[in-house]
Amino acid sequence: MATTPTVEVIDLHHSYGSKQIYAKLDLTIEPGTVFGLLGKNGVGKSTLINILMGYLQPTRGQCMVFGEPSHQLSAPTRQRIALLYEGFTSYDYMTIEQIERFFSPFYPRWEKRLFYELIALMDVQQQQKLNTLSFGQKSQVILGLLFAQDADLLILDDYSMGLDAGYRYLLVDYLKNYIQGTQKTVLITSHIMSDLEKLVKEIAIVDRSTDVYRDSMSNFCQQFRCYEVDGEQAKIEGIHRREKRGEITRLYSFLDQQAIETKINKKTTPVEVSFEERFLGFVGKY
Ligand SMILES: Nc1ncnc2c1ncn2[C@@H]1O[C@H](COP(=O)(O)OP(=O)(O)OP(=O)(O)O)[C@@H](O)[C@H]1O
Repeated sequence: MATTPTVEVIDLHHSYGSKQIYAKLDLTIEPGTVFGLLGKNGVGKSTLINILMGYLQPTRGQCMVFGEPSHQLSAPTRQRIALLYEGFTSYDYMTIEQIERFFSPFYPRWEKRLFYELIALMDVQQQQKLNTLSFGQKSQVILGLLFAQDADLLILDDYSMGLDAGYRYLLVDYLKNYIQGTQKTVLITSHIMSDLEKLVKEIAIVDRSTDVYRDSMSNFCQQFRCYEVDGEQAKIEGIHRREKRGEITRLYSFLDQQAIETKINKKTTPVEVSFEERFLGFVGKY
């Protein structure tokens, strides 16, 4: 029997006035997937999350979450979704213990243990008020509240904002463990590409056009390649982006080496690049 996708977006269009963000977007996120929604600032990642949560009605098209239209989610379905907002910082006046007690009655599957597991990884006291915690520690408490919900869909919108490398690593490891062997789905946005590379299986890259690139992380990394050539290189179909670096030019393309050399009639040198460079090669730096 076919399983219901966790998220299904069909022919989605969205505009703010004359500014079009999405056109004809189709997207499916299957249960158990860690899905990275990637794109530079202001391309529309939060817009899509707001549509999925039912906070925003799309201009056209359908968005289904656990098989229900996102703008009419039933209460039991809503309880299956845990959302981390960009920069969530309410309830600062409560202590760590108080905020756990405050949140727990709202969630039928609340797992106090998961909250305190994450707290135990930090050097803080349970009687400390949130407004006495460092920024990273407070973010960790908020993530603890999210994990304790034991939701089936976790939406983490820029979870890494303000976290130092140590806390980010801790979180990535914790998240991997948390979902291992479950059918939990994670939809994540972040500007820290190295974190995403370790976590994410499927990606959608939103750029300033209304086209959205979708594939597995491994296909993108294998198929979207970087080559260097001497001197300048004119714009040619099949070269996604050119980047002049002194005497050489970096070319980013989905073509393999032989195809690109035939096209430009020059020798190239393949270059191993990080996921971040590849991503920037796709969306551009500015
Ligand atoms: N209510 C609104 N009215 C008009 N324009 C809006 C509205 N909300 C968002 N926008 C614009 O739509 C675009 C997409 O915004 P969105 O917040 O979805 O981007 P984002 O990809 O999440 O960005 P970031 O990475 O900076 O969080 C931006 O240019 C933003 O200014």
